[in-house]
Amino acid sequence: MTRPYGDPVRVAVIGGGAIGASVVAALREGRLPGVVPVAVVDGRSVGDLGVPQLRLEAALDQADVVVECAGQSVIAQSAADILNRGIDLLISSVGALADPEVAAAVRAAGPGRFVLTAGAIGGLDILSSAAAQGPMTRVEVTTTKLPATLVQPWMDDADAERLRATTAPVEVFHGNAREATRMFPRSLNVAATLGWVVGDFDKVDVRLIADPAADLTCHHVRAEGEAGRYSFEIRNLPSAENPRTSGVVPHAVLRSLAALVGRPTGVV
Ligand SMILES: NC(=O)C1=CN([C@@H]2O[C@H](COP(=O)(O)OP(=O)(O)OC[C@H]3O[C@@H](n4cnc5c(N)ncnc54)[C@H](O)[C@@H]3O)[C@@H](O)[C@H]2O)C=CC1
Ligand SMILES: O=C([O-])CC(=O)C(=O)O
Repeated sequence: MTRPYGDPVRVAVIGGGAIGASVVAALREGRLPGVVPVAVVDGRSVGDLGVPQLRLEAALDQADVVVECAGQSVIAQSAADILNRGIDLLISSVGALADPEVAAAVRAAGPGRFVLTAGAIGGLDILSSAAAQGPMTRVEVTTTKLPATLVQPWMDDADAERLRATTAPVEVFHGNAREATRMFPRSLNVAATLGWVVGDFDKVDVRLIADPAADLTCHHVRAEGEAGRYSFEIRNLPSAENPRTSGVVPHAVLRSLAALVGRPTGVV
């Protein structure tokens, strides 16, 4: 839906953490003219972000668009309801869509529209175009992050401590994007985004490396298909607020939001 200028677009942000707080601050500063933050929704008290913190229901009453930057459970539990209310939804926790039931519910919902942010990675435009030309025969991503950011609740204490204390790079996961984003739900949404773009979560081969020297988070993507051969290495500075997340992600979210509200900037 393209909204005329002068008609403010009201945005509720779910998740007032590293991404969400930054998005709210940028919107309050007028980064996207005519797009105003009206509420933040979070399971914990997020302090004063300059917009009211509301429960989801109350926030939806006021919003034209919801920006999700909280976690996969929000998409699983609330995305369809949001879309069924005619509210557009920008998804950061893309890994939720690797669950076929969640993906089906989201696809079936509306009239609100959903879009995914490219988040921490790029090159998705060409990969999407390439996959449309013909099947991809190889899609791989190797993600390298600081070890402590990869500790998961399902790890036992000894494994978690070993991971935190590693002094050399160590592979902590190798498998497909569906498993990757289930096991590392706050660290490998990018793998799911690749799966979504090429139309097959199981085709994306994911390696996750814990490297104590990874001052920059690295996502090295390689893909091949009828359309050509692609390789890009993205190295992002981790967010100071949450080093699991790349610092660039709020800016990617804002870029996606501009496109969603019909005000794309530059390259689309
Ligand atoms: N697509 C991408 O490239 C990326 C996606 N992400 C996704 O964005 C999410 C947020 O990232 P950050 O802001 O760095 O995390 P964060 O941990 O700094 O903030 C998340 C906030 O969401 C809140 N929250 C969590 N579950 C909630 C729920 N069910 N309802 C309401 N609030 C809830 C938390 O209390 C927290 O304040 C990640 O968990 C991940 O799923 C993160 C980085 C990159
Ligand atoms: O921010 C990043 O580099 C990637 C990330 O956490 C995710 O995909 O969930």
